[in-house]
Amino acid sequence: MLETGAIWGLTGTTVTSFMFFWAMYKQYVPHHLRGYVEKYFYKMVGWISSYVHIKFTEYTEEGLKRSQAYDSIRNYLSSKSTARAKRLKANESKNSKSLVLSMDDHEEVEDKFEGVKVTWYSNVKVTQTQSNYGRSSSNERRYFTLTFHRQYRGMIIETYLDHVLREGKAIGLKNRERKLYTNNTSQEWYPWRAGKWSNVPFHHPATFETLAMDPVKKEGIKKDLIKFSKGEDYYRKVGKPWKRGYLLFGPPGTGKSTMISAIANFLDYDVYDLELTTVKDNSELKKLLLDTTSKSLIVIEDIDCSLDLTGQRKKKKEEDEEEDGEEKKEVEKNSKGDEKLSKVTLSGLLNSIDGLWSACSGEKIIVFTTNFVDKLDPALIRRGRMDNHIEMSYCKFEAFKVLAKNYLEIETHDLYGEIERKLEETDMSPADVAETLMPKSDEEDADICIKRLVKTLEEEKVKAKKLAEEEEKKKEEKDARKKKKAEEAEKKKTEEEDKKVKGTEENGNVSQENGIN
Ligand SMILES: Nc1ncnc2c1ncn2[C@@H]1O[C@H](COP(=O)(O)OP(=O)(O)OP(=O)(O)O)[C@@H](O)[C@H]1O
Ligand SMILES: [Mg+2]
Repeated sequence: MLETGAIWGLTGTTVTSFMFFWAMYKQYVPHHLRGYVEKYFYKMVGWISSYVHIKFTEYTEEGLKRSQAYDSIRNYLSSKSTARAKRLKANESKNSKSLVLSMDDHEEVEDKFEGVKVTWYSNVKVTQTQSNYGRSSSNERRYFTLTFHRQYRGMIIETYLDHVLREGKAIGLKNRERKLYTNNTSQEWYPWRAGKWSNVPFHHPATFETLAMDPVKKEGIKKDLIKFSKGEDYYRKVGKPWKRGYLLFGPPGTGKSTMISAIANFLDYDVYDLELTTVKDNSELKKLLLDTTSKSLIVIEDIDCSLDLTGQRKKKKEEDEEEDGEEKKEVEKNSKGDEKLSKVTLSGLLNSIDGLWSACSGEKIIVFTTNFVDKLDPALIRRGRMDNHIEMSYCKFEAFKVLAKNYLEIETHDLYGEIERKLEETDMSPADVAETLMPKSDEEDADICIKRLVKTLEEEKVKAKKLAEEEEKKKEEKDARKKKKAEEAEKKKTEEEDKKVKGTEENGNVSQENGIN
């Protein structure tokens, strides 16, 4: 079938003649000869027309893979055609969060770029295929044709197409349904199996508005993220890969995982949750990281637990705890357990991050979380790898106000003053505060929940005091044990020295006596 775009640019009189020939062509030229006729027709149009046509097919040359350029063009044209085209097509795409509107088949839409007019046509080619059982089936192949005057050839090919593909990709990213990826074990990597990552739609409701933390710190993080996401040109200018590392540390239940979801929602990113313990070795880790897409958060939670990344620090710790036989045994037991699961090493992880930083383009944020920041090797968290260190702390008054607003929809209460004082005296995680504030039945109102929090804070204070006393007692006992051990060692040393002195004296006396005799 002749494409509509091919005849664009012919004058009015030729169109009338063309209609006549077209009717004749359809009536008299047999199907099997049309291929030849069309071939020479296109050649002829090429000689007389001053227009250039470029074809973009839906599937790549190999025929199996969807063309990314086609999808980007479709996205780009959807933004133009919803306003201008008369016939649209609504597609429900697996990867898109809403309906995608695009130009219907055989529609055309005009676009203007730097004062130059171009026209896009959407075409479909139907081919009949005969199956082995004699049944015929039709196969539809879609493509876009871009038509423009040949005097703009250079500008269109060099600048306009780049603009269309970039814009279309950005629209696609904005409309896509975001995913939460988890890594598969290497046995599942083969093409006919699951691939390196499995995914589910990402719908976590956490946002920066619902995140309870110091508002000044929160604003700082938001500004940092905005600056990063808009910084493509800046990063290119300073010669740095467009990546950023975040280290989130703090006690359990202070909102580290919640913060990750809030960041992903804020920036509209996918999340790659990397479970290091299922990664067999360093090379597998590198492959996994390189197989992540742009606009994504790569998360390694509880990095201190995932691997034995403490390196030399462990040796030092062992020296310190030499007298604490039980603890040492425990450390050894844990590290042996990890070795069995994964052979990823600290240097392997560092190399993978640096490889990721340098090898692939596009904006990416890598996030580590840990409960014990001083357990981590400084090389892992140095600036340049982990650029932003964020401490998630116990719930203070400002954070409490956010939780009270979220959970109870109140902004003030008579007991706020008392709660502020108590939160300063007690370490309670936002997770615990949130759980205490949450109404447990329809009868429970804000007043009941706030009073429950005051009571819980009092109980926590008593508990913390008792715990501190016990710790103090344990420390005193440990110090006394250490002191006793040191005294015994000193005593033993003195005794040995005395013995030595005595021995030399006796030897001296004997030799003196021998000398006299
Ligand atoms: N800062 C916070 N703001 C709002 N909600 C929070 C905050 N911290 C904790 N929560 C609530 O507590 C729950 C547990 O928090 P989260 O999983 O984020 O803690 P975490 O710091 O990742 O803990 P862990 O170290 O144990 O992984 C969350 O589902 C959330 O409802
Ligand atoms: Mg967590």
